[in-house]
Amino acid sequence: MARQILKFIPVIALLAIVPFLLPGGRLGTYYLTLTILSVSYAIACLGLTVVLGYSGQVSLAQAAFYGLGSYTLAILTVKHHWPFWPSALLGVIVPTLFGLVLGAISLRLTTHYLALVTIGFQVIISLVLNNWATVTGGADGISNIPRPTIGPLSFVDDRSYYWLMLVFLCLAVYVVYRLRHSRLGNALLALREDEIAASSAGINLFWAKVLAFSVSAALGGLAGVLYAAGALYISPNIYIFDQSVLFFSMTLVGGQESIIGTLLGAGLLTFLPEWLRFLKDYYIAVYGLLVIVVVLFLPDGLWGLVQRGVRAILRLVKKETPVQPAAVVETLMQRAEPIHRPTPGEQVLLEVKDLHKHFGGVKAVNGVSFTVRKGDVAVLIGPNGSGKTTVLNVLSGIYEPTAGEVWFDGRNISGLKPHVINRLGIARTFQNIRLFPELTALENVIVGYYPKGTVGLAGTLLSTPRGYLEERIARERAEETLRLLGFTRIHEKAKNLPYGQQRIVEIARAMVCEPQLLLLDEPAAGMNTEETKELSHLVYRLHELGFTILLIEHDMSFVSQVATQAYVMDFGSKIAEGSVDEVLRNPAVIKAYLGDDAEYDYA
Ligand SMILES: Nc1ncnc2c1ncn2[C@@H]1O[C@H](COP(=O)(O)OP(=O)(O)OP(=O)(O)O)[C@@H](O)[C@H]1O
Repeated sequence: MARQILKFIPVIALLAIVPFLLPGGRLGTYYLTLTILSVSYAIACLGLTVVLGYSGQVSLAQAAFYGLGSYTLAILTVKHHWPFWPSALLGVIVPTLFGLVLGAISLRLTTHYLALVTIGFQVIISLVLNNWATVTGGADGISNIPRPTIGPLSFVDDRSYYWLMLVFLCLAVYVVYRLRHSRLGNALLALREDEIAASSAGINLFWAKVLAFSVSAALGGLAGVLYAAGALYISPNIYIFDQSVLFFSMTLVGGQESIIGTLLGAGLLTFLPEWLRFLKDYYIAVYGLLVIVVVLFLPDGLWGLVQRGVRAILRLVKKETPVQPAAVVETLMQRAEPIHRPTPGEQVLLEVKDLHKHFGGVKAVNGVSFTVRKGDVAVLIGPNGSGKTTVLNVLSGIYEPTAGEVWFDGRNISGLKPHVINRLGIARTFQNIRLFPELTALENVIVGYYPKGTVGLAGTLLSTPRGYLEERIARERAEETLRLLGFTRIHEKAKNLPYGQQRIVEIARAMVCEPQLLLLDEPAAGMNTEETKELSHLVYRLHELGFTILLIEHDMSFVSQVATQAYVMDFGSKIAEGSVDEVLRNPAVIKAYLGDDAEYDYA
């Protein structure tokens, strides 16, 4: 970690010597004022890195948090004569509280709906700042905002105030960096990539969104506090929607997911208008065009472009040979030792009682009951549309049952949220693989270990030894699990993996927490014969390792190799149960699959 942080030192060192590089006289003073402005912008944009870059939530209200920070400081220090530091602290707390509320609201909203709500919030704050004149000073704003001192240290002149701001910039960088490299950061990325998969992996979406919005708002508030004391005067026309769009653009242009990119974007878009002034009336158009070009053609921003360029040059210099396929490791499936599959006991782990799930008039599941015993590999089979996936979605909490109950390990889990069900010991994979595509295979599996962690935001930011220990254990467990499955491309992004390998990563993500029950939805779908054979060996070995499994599968040779118990569904109802051999010879099942008078050949 310390080594990772070292990479920010050149940037900070460069920023620290800026006052010495500026010309003297009024021009120098002007540029120093702009630099102070750009540092406050950078801190506000780091907040957007968290909410937009990490958690993928669109927020167009950063200027509102910026304003809440500025006005809290200004009102308390100027109108109520509070000392600077307690006022500044409240200047961070007040926007954080608003961020908590906005995060809570965002649970039910995504994309443009969420963007609209944040715009609404921004507009309300602008109106309040303008119209609540008795408190905010209205359009006249508030002047004579003090700058701080700490004992004998005074930060009243521009230069020393700039250095003080740099200290806070370092703090903001640390907070965002630490968050990104913690289990909470992984949870935010998972949320960004796929909310359903994230909650099924044990992540509480509500808290993840609240966390993202409140950290973002806190940084916005801090930036506003620093801006107000830097500018000495504030008025409502600074904290308008346009400013939120500017923060948004800065973050996107630099690289929304990168700290250095965000700093770059904030700096560049603060100074660019100045550098383009020679274009006179056209400068705004050119400025806007540049922003549009970067946003359209550089999805990972300017910093992403720089990184790609550096990597290309390094490859040329080193004359790197193409990456060799990873060494073949012994896989679970290839081990030669004899297999002893456990015989299922009598203990019922899962009991589904008269389950119904209706979508309007569609009775997708219509009174299904079955049990899975500890040590079973139970399989749900049935023709397309017979309701199998719906059953799994109810079991894992994605759907609430219309009627009926689901009991797991002696507890009624009907209607519980996916992350709660995951934490109780049920993990799953999806019919259409739902990995987090922009995360590496290893990171995907680390997300699966999230429920085992205990360290929250405070522990993460304070860098407690427990936090580091948990992060190390999660990584080791994820590596071990992937190794166990014979998977070697652990640092490859999930989206770049072949289909069969993605399936293995998804299974690893589900099993890393050692759930009591593993739900696999058509694990062999889309796999070729060889991959399907390997997969059936894998399920076989998972069973040997003690996992209880409930799977849906169409491939009957697969099913007959692995299953200890089978349930057959048709038109939302259970039509048969027993061993695979028994159910496949059942006339009702044959009829369901092939119609009357047909004989089903499952070999
Ligand atoms: N969210 C939904 N809204 C409306 N109808 C749904 C929904 N999900 C499933 N259904 C309907 O419920 C029925 C059962 O679907 P389900 O996906 O559970 O079947 P399945 O047995 O898993 O099929 P397959 O083997 O093709 O995956 C289908 O008619 C389907 O169209």
